[in-house]
Amino acid sequence: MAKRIEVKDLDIYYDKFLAVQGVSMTIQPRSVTALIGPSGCGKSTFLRTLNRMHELVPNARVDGKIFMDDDDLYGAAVDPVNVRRQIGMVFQRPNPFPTMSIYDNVAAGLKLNNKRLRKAEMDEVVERALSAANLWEEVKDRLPKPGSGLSGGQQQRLCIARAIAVQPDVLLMDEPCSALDPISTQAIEDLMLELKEKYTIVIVTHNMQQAARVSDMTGFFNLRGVGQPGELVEIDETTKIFSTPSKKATEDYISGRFG
Ligand SMILES: Nc1ncnc2c1ncn2[C@@H]1O[C@H](COP(=O)(O)OP(=O)(O)OP(=O)(O)O)[C@@H](O)[C@H]1O
Repeated sequence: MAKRIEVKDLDIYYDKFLAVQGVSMTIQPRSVTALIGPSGCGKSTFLRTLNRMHELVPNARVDGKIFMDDDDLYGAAVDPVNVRRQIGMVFQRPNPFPTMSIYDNVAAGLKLNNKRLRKAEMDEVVERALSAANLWEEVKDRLPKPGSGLSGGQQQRLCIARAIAVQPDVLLMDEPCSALDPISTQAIEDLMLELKEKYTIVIVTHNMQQAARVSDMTGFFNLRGVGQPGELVEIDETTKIFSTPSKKATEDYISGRFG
């Protein structure tokens, strides 16, 4: 659990379009790394390369290397489906399976991974995942009800429970709070701080206060220029990025001068 990710010289393409160029970074285990930057600079695209979801877009590909601990995630023998099991993802809009019950939503990941568990074992996994997602108390009396009947914030915690039920090593979150009200946002932020005890967490956020509140490290992405690819300008401790960043572009962005 909680593995380190090492990205080396990563170029990311959509067909012939070079969307992001030359990213190298180390993402530490048991920490939250926030990725910030203006719209279109490639934060989400980069995030999706970390669990090989990027290549689900036809003709999308990467050049470069990504290691999880010592495993080359893009190695020839690696099954991308297995990578996606080890590196879970939570999206901007909560996306529980709408007709499935709350219970089955959490169990779904395990079933998709062909884990055959006895009912009592499955009950235990579901309870553990919902508890870890701070949702158990709110839903324990209505587990057979549809997941779509929950509030937006509860649905997002349900999606987090679904992601962690399979015990991933890394959790990717792409703007997980942007569709949520402030109270639900706070619940998710509190949850991130708890989950980082066990997981490596990478979050894309437009909200700089959120990055400052929840993350240990912050990476600032920017477009190299109009019509140019996105790039990682710098990554450092969050306190440093928001007080004394090394690069002027970062300072301009965090002080609201652009973006
Ligand atoms: N499926 C796709 N096919 C082709 N180009 C894409 C695709 N998805 C994104 N892009 C392009 O890749 C670049 C980076 O987009 P991406 O969504 O990763 O940026 P972002 O920083 O996450 O933006 P935002 O903050 O607005 O979500 C953009 O030029 C975008 O148009």
